[in-house]
Amino acid sequence: MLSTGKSSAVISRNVMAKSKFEYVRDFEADDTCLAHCWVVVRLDGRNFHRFAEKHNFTKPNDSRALDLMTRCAQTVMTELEDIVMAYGQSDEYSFVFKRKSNWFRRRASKFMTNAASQFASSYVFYWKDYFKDQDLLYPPAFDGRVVVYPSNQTIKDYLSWRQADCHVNNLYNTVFWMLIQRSKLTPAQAQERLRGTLAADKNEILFSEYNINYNNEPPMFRKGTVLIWKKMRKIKPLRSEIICPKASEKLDFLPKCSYKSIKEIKSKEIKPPGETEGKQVEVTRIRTKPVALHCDIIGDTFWKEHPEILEDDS
Ligand SMILES: Nc1nc2c(ncn2[C@@H]2O[C@H](COP(=O)(O)OP(=O)(O)OP(=O)(O)O)[C@@H](O)[C@H]2O)c(=O)[nH]1
Ligand SMILES: [Mg+2]
Ligand SMILES: [Mg+2]
Repeated sequence: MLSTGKSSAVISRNVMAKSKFEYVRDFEADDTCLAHCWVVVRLDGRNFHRFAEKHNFTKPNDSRALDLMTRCAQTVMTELEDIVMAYGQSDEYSFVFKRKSNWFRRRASKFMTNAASQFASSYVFYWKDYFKDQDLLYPPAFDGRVVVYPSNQTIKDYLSWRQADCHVNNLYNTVFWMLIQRSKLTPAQAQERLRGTLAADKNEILFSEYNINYNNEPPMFRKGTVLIWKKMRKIKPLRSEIICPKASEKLDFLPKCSYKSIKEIKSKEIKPPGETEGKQVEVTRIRTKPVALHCDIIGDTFWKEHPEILEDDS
C-alpha cells in the first residue's frame, strides 16, 4: 500500500499543474520555425560604432576584434545544438541551424536568445585574451533576428548577400581610411572624393595612389570568416595521421587559424572479461571543431568542396 503522504503529494502536484492559472499559457505566441527550412540567427553588435571608438579599434579593421568575434562564434557553435556553419564580418555573425533540427522544438526565441546570450557572455569572458592592453569599459550587447530559408539556393544567397556586404563595405572603408590617414583628408572630404565611384575606381585609387593591390589585403578583411566543422586535433595523440586539407582551403588560411585534420590514436586501458589485469589498447578517435576559413562562399567551389554542409535539398 502506498504511504498516504506520498500519494497526496503526487495528487497535489497534479492539481497544481492544472491550476486555474494554467490558461495564461495560451497567451504565449507560437514562434515555431517552419519545418524543414534552414534557420538563421544573425547577431549584430549594438551601437558598435561607438563601442569601436571607445575601445580604440584599429581602422578600418581591427584583427583583435574580429578574432574575438570568431572565438565567441566558435563557443556558440560548440555549446548550442545543431549549428552547421556560421559566417561573420564586422560586428555581426550568422549561425545556420540544420534544416531538420528539432532543438527546443524549433522555437525561434530559444534559438535567438541562446545564441545572443552565449555570444555576449563569451565576448566579455574572452575579451582579455584578445585585448591585452585595452580594458573593457562597459558591457557590450548584441541584437538578434531569426530568418528561415526554404531551400539550399536561398540559404546560399543569404550567405552570399552577407559576404558581398563585407566586400562592398571593406573596399569602401579601405580607401576611405587611406584618404584620411595617408592623404590627410577630412572624413567629409574623403566621403566627397568617393561619391559616385565604382569598385574599379576604388581599386584604382588604392593602386595608383597608395600602391595597394586590394586583392592582397588580408582575406579575413575582404571575405569575412566562415566557420565549419572539421575533424582536428584536440588532445595530444600518441601517434597521429595527418590528412592534408584540400588545396583551395590552404590558400585561404591565416596561419594562426591553421588546422590539421587528425585521426587521434590514443592509448586506453581495458579489462577483458574474466581477467583482473587491464590491457593497454590503441583507440582511434576523431574530434571535430569549428574551424575558421576566409574563403569565397559566393561561387560554387566552396559548396562543391563541402557537400556535407547543405546535404540533400529534400
Ligand atoms: N574601427 C573599427 N570599427 C569597427 C570594426 N568592426 C566594426 N566596427 C564598427 O562597428 C560598426 C558596425 O556597423 P553597424 O552594425 O551597422 O552599426 P552599429 O553602430 O553597431 O549600430 P547598430 O548595429 O544599429 O546598433 C561599423 O560601422 C564600425 O563603426 C573594426 O574592425 N574596426
Ligand atoms: Mg551593429
Ligand atoms: Mg553590423
